[in-house]
Amino acid sequence: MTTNRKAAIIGGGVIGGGWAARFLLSGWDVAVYDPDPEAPRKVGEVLANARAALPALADVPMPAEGRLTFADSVHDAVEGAEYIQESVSERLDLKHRVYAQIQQSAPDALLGSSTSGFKPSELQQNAANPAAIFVAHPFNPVYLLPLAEVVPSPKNDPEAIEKAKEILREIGMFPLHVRKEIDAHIADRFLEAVWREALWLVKDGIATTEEIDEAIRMGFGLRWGQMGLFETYRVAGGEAGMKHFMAQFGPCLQWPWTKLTDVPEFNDELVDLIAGQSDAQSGHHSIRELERIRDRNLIGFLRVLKERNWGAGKVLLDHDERRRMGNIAHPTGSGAPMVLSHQQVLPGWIDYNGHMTESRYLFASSETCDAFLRHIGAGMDYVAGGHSYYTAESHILHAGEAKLGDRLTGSVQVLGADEKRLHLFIRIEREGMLVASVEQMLLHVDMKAGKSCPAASEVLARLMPIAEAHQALPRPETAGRHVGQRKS
Ligand SMILES: NC(=O)C1=CN([C@@H]2O[C@H](COP(=O)(O)OP(=O)(O)OC[C@H]3O[C@@H](n4cnc5c(N)ncnc54)[C@H](O)[C@@H]3O)[C@@H](O)[C@H]2O)C=CC1
Ligand SMILES: C[N+](C)(C)CC(=O)CC(=O)[O-]
Repeated sequence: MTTNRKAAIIGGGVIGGGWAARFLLSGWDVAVYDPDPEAPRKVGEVLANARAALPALADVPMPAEGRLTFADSVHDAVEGAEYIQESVSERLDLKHRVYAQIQQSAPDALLGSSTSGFKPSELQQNAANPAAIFVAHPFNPVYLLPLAEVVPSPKNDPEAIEKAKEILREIGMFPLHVRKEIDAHIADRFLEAVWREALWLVKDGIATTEEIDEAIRMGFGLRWGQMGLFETYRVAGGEAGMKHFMAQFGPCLQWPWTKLTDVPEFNDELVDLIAGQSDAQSGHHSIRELERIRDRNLIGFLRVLKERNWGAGKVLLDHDERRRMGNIAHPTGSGAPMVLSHQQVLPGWIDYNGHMTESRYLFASSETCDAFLRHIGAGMDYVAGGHSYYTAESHILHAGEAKLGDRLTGSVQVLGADEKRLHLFIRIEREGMLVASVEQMLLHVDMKAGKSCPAASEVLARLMPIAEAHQALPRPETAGRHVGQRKS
């Protein structure tokens, strides 16, 4: 039996719940410590949302979910934990007390803090082992948004910080290394400025909370999610780019467009004004409903970005690739069809008939075929050199239904191969039962010339022994079958 890796989450509120969900759905065991008796319910609700959301971003199987426990003490939570994430309320004295408890039991474990604004050197004050404590600032919902700002102080060991970043990547996050510690890191400096201006606009009666949200979500908010600020403004500079943009809009920095660092007085009147408008705007939805709406919208955005290998979508693709590599044992070409892919039927793969939609059978087969091509040395580096295999013909035979959550394996049997042609029989199976087979003829192509040509000798040197070994395998009964009605 293999044991999962363990993460401890100290503080199980909005953010701790999100961390717990991300680690659990990445296959880690998680122990949560939070003295609030409501914490298990709250974490359970965040986890339910995460289970409905995170798998929809994946195109490779999710690992089996880890085990969630609620510990009775900090000591029990952190015992044996490889990674600890503190997510208690944003109070420095509280965080210091919690670190003292954690480091009594686990002085050397990596200890990330979710703090929105404290600098790591502030968090490290009077700690038993300051070098273990760093900032890992996430964004809500932690289980969907990849960013974690990782902020060390000079007291941290760079190697330990690299290890923490690697763990964050393993759970699908994008660790942004903040090189100089600063109050509120990078993103919250920025968000705080926007927040301050928005409070002014409401307080001064210029705009309601709803009007401000429309101004964001109908316009620049959509741009930010895919290009950020500087790339967006570079494009807005027209053909002359950023220099022209700055020449045109630089002077307005001197104009009274912004109240800059002036903060409206934070009093009950302001809180009631903002909260009242926010209730009027969104009070007809519960918070959990709003979370689910937010999550579905984020999944849509993220999937589009993933299709384009852009921004946060690239993080998702890289994460899939890492998992795909981890899933594949090194197959040999001898004796049996080669198992080359493991996939899981994900929510977006289900059609109106309640089972896996037909295009996904071809997708599952094509992932298997790509794995075979990588295996024989015709992967992306080979393609970059101007040669590739193109599919000339495919025949899918549906033999069973695949349902949501099913784990599928894809295997390849080489039916024939020569210098230019590759004839494959791909089986997609669930627990050893055939769900579909796909027979394909591929042609080796010189991509520039747009013509078939012999494959490189090193590719043939890997392919031909497999093809020869597979000649000894029984030919699949349905190989060569065509689509046609049976004569009665
Ligand atoms: N809510 C947000 O949008 C974000 C918050 N953060 C940061 O995450 C941290 C947590 O914030 P939230 O989850 O929003 O707050 P929260 O109020 O939802 O959760 C804080 C939790 O800490 C628990 N707690 C209090 N004392 C504790 C102790 N001694 N030991 C263990 N648990 C204890 C509370 O019972 C509560 O469940 C803060 O540092 C905050 O700045 C970071 C990113 C976004
Ligand atoms: C409002 N906030 C400062 C707690 C926000 C964050 O820290 C990050 C986020 O998720 O917006």
